[in-house]
Amino acid sequence: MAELAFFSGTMDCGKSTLALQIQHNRSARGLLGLIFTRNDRAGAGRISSRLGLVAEATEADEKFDFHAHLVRHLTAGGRADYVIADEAQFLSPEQVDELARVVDDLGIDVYAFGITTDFRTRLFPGSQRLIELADRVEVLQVEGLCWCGARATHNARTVGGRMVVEGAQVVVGDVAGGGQEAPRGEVDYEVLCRRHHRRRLTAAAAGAGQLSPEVLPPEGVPGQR
Ligand SMILES: Nc1ncnc2c1ncn2[C@@H]1O[C@H](COP(=O)(O)OP(=O)(O)O)[C@@H](O)[C@H]1O
Ligand SMILES: Cc1cn([C@H]2C[C@H](O)[C@@H](COP(=O)(O)O)O2)c(=O)[nH]c1=O
Repeated sequence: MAELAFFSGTMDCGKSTLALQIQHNRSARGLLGLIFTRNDRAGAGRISSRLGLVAEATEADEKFDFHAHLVRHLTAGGRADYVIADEAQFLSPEQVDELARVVDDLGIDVYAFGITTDFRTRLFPGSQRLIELADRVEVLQVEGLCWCGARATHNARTVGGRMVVEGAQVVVGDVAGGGQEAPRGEVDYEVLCRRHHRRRLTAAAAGAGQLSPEVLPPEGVPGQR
């Protein structure tokens, strides 16, 4: 039976890499997938992994109707064995409903990939709907790490190097190099453990350029960090 699977995690935990691996393994076995994305850092109509892999994809903007697109594709004699939707956090709840219809009405597997929460720790509407509807929600196994060594569970946004908790929900960007000074006004992201996200303590703010043995173990000394 076809399924709607949501692969989620923080930024930089390997979601796009996994999406491209799934695509590679399936196409190597003669299966044909349709790949969609929205607002990838590499530009419109692209799905890119920090490991260097890039593939073409259909840009699913806010007006895009997944179900209608698939119906048109199949009616025109096209084939679709599965669907990949990267950056799925940016989809509207209605578009996630359309993906569920692709699974249920057309019998096509849908694999969606996206971050769960934004820089304020709030669910993205698309991710919320995916969590509500998915047959399977998988948290990626390659754990990103906070500068303290604990598992990174949250995404922080920095502007000019300082962590912010107000602003537009969507600002396309990348994770910055560990602790380097950012140009004024530049938006970057950093993954943190919840404790340091709550305290707005990024690597730069903590003076921890990179993970060092002194900050391990992840639990640290209670009350100290
Ligand atoms: N130079 C590198 N060598 C090995 N692994 C890397 C390198 N750069 C990035 N990665 C891996 O790629 C992951 C990010 O993959 P990516 O698919 O771009 O993440 P996401 O889509 O979740 O933001 C990192 O967590 C890391 O494991
Ligand atoms: C936390 C957060 C992230 N974004 C943007 C930044 C990136 O363009 C993507 C996530 O991409 P990745 O492949 O998972 O690294 O989302 C945003 O717009 N708003 C946020 O709060």
